[in-house]
Amino acid sequence: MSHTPTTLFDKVWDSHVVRSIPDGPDVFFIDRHFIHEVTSPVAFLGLENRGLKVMFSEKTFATADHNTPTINQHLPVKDPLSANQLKALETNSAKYGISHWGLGNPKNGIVHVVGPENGITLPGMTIVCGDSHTSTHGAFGAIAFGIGTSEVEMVLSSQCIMQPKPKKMRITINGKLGKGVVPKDVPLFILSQISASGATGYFIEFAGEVFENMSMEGRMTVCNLSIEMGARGGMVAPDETTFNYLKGRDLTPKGEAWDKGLAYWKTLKTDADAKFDLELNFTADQIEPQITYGTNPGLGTGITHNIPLAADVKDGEASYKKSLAYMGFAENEKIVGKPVDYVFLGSCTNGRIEDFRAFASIVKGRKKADNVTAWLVPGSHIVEQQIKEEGILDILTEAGFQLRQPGCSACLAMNDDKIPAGKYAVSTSNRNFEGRQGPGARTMLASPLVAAAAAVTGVVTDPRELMN
Ligand SMILES: CC(C)[C@H](C(=O)O)[C@@H](O)C(=O)O
Ligand code: SF4
Repeated sequence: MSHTPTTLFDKVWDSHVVRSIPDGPDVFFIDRHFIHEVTSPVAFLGLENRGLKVMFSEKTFATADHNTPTINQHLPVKDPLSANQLKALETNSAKYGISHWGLGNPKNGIVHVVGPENGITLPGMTIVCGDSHTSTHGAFGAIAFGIGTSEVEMVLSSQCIMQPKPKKMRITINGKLGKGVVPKDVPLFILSQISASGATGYFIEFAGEVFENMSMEGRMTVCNLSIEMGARGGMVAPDETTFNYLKGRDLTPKGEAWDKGLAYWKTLKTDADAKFDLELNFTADQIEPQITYGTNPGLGTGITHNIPLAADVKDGEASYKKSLAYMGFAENEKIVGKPVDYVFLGSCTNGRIEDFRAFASIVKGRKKADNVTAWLVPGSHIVEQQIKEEGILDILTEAGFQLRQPGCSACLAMNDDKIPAGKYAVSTSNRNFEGRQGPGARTMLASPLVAAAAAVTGVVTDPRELMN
């Protein structure tokens, strides 16, 4: 029998279909379910109202991240709404026997940071969470995507959801990234080329030398931002880099189970000649350090460029003008040299150890600019620990920076870390929407290197100028 070439995505998807409904969605089995305090309380309430149980409590993992403060985490949470949400997560987890990493737990941190770093996320799995950036876990060759609260309830009670199969897109980038160009610049570049809706309806596979040569942290940054392209998610085929990252982590399989897993994971790649609904190709030398100037992640450009004219962007003229007005920017202005008030290093996009290493590589031997307030927020306690052990904290302290405690922090205005109205933030997070970092706050998304360059100069600066 001849074998039809299939994609990585099809292999993982097809092996999880419990039942196909003709002309309808697939009933789809979920291997791992993450929950946090924002989108789970109502789902648990739904279970309660219907008298349902949690089907496989060992497949769901809870962590507190969005509403958590990033200083004085040992004190009671002041904001009553946040305190309630956090309490509900704790109570519901205890009631249904779900693993819960709450505030103060050494494994606590942002859901998309702690899942992979503890070995919960594995290749070939289906992974969901009531959170759009669940796409991050695709870095391991998993199908991972965000779901709504009613689906959270469905997964809790049946370990399945109903999903129509998305179309498949492959984005291939060959070549070698240039000086000062880091993983974050790659998805920001793709976004600037295809716009924030360019991958709507698709699931993306990222392929080619740039992704093959990337660390797991880098691949997570890329897959994290796939959702900002409009995609359902993004994935990278697992390889030696993936296996080396996973080996020996707390919850990864051990002994014979590891060998068995590994043998399976090695089959998870797209066959030669497999067909995608859409293929896009770029080369690494097209990508320079990126920065956004507008109010969606597709409105970005190489840092040495000027802000484009309305005629040169895919967004309609009216929405583009509104976006620039919110930012206090004008067409054709230079971006380099724009004043910066806040710098945020953190989030599930760039709150991992490599991001802190990159930031420290620029600030080492320099001083924080006086006009800049910097919030440096590790994605988890494990990252925080690494920052200390590797001597990065000393470099940061020497340069006048402080380290905060893990959480989503200024990525979104759901906790105390809000950027004041009208202020400019260079942020390593993933969304620059109006009000995202606080009412009236103005966000420029960029890499940890660009954030560091802004933090020490007080203005938007090309990090390559500060590198040897
Ligand atoms: C609060 C949560 C539902 C939300 C998401 O879905 O992504 C948040 O994490 C975000 O980044 O906007
Ligand atoms: S860090 Fe930001 S993007 Fe990530 S889960 Fe938290 S709020 Fe969402």
